[in-house]
Amino acid sequence: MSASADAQMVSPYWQLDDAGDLGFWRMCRRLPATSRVVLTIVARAAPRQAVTVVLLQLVSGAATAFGLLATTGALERLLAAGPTVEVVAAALPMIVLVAGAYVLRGAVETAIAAAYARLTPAVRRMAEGELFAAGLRVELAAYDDAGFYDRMQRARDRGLFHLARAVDNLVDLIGAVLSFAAAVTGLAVLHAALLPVLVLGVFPAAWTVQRSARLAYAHMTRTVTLNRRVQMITELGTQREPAPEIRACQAQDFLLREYAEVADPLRDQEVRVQTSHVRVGTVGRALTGLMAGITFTVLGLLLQAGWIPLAVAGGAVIAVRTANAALSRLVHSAHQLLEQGMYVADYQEFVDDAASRSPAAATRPAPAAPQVITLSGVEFGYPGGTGDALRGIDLTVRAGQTIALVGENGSGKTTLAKIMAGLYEPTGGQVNWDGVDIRELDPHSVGDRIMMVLQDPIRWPHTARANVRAGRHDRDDPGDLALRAAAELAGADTVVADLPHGWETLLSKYFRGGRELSGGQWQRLAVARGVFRDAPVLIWDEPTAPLDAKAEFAVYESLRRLATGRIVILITHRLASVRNSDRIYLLHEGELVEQGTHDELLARSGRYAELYELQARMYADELPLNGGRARGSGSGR
Ligand SMILES: Nc1ncnc2c1ncn2[C@@H]1O[C@H](COP(=O)(O)OP(=O)(O)OP(=O)(O)O)[C@@H](O)[C@H]1O
Repeated sequence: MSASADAQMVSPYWQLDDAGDLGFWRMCRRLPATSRVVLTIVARAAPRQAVTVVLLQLVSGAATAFGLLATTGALERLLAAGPTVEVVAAALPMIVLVAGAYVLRGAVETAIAAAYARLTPAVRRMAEGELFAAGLRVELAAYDDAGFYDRMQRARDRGLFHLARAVDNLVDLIGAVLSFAAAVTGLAVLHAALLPVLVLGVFPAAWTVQRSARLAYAHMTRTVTLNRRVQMITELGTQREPAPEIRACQAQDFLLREYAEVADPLRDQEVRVQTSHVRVGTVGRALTGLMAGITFTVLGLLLQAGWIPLAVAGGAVIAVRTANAALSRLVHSAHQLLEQGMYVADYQEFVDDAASRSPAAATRPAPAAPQVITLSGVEFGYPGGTGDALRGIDLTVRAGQTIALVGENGSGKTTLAKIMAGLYEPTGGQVNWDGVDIRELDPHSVGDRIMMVLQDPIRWPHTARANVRAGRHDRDDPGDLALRAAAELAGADTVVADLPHGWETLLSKYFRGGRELSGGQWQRLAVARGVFRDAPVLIWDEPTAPLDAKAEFAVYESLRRLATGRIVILITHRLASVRNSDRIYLLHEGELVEQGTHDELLARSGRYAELYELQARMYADELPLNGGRARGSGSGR
């Protein structure tokens, strides 16, 4: 295996926290805690079905023990001396009981399967819904915490899948324990001296299953990272979004090489573990044969010594076989459960973490239309970030005003806008809405007052209508009047007019008949979505970057009309678009370094003036692309 593949095996986030070898005693110690976690989830998702399954398994265990004793009774009578007809007649009631026990067990197994058929889907549905809701309800800052994000990915990618399998194994484990207990009880009732015979008989099966399960577990912990990496690479190579860039960069061979680097060691590991399984199986079968010989010898000696009658020896053989099968199931499902338990723990850990990250519940509603937003001494640092994204921000904006946030990439504009919208809580200072600290306001009502169009809006894989209505999905809009007005303001009406099914056209190529839009067309829908939301605080973060000049002009015209009576916060790099703003704030490395009207800032000849003049020169044909030549200069032609 190459050194880099080795490094991948121990590095990234999806590595299991609790990997390692799983010996018999370690397994026994950890099993109760793991079972409890799974049982708690099952009990919440489908309590009735869970109780039914356990009760039915108890009945099945009792039927097994009863069948064993009845079989021994029937053998006793059948082996008694006397005329055949009389012997059979004497044994008949016991034979009927044996048949009854088997029929009962069969019926109970069917009932278990029926109850079980509802159990796993119910657990999966509940767990998936819970995970989804937990992810949606946490505050935005949680998504900037790598630990939280990793936990969420692990819970989603592996936790849910393994939870369903853990339920399977838990049910199987309980069934196996009861079946084993039934065989042991039956044997003890027949003759206590037979219990050591049972130990002899089940030892090889127990050893084989335990060894195999250990191998499988060690393999799983060793390859979990590689598997995850293979999955990521194959996703990259088979999805739509990366396809153009992979081809444009001719990165196919690079991806294939990356794939081989992880897939080859994975294959080698699998070959190694399968070979080990074959070895263990061979030893196990040899041991089984040996122990079967010893068991029969011991039974023969007990018979010879007159300690047990022949019928009891026959019953003992059946009991040993039953116990054998039960023990194999038990060890196998216990191991599987422990393996899956770790993934289930990932799931549970995420759900608990998410619950502690929900926004604090404040009951005071935000003002219906805030008249003034004030920031004083606002500081903010991203979790795990290297420094403060914002420092000492003081700013005031009133209803009816448009302010512009400008500055270089990474200067803090988007962060500041999100803080004003209550999406992030400042780490220092205060944000007030109409004089009230935003932390005292109900976060849901704060969100309700905001309409935000972001730089990189969601492309909802839904209809055009849903893409716009998602701005306020529960808005009553008879006759689609608001929908059409929003589309018109955003220039999205012409986009929709060209779609084959108009507003009902599905906008996702992942589905049959779906359509794709250009970047600018998607953006127009996003602007329409923002307008449809219709809220008193507008935050527009580079809404026009992918738009053509005509569409951009139209959107700014619309924005001007929308601004009346609202608070408007505009973020853009195109300084020509902010000239008419009531106030312009220039951010630099997280601080407000200049503010004023366009004319005031130009007169100051500071950073703003410098940036503005640079852009103006580009439009005046002094573009770096043509070597900075002014119009008409120096071509010599
Ligand atoms: N989610 C995040 N986690 C950590 N740091 C972040 C995160 N988002 C932004 N930052 C950092 O915070 C700083 C401000 O980022 P922000 O997105 O607010 O800048 P911006 O002025 O809007 O930039 P741009 O003009 O490129 O959109 C940057 O240094 C950036 O690297």
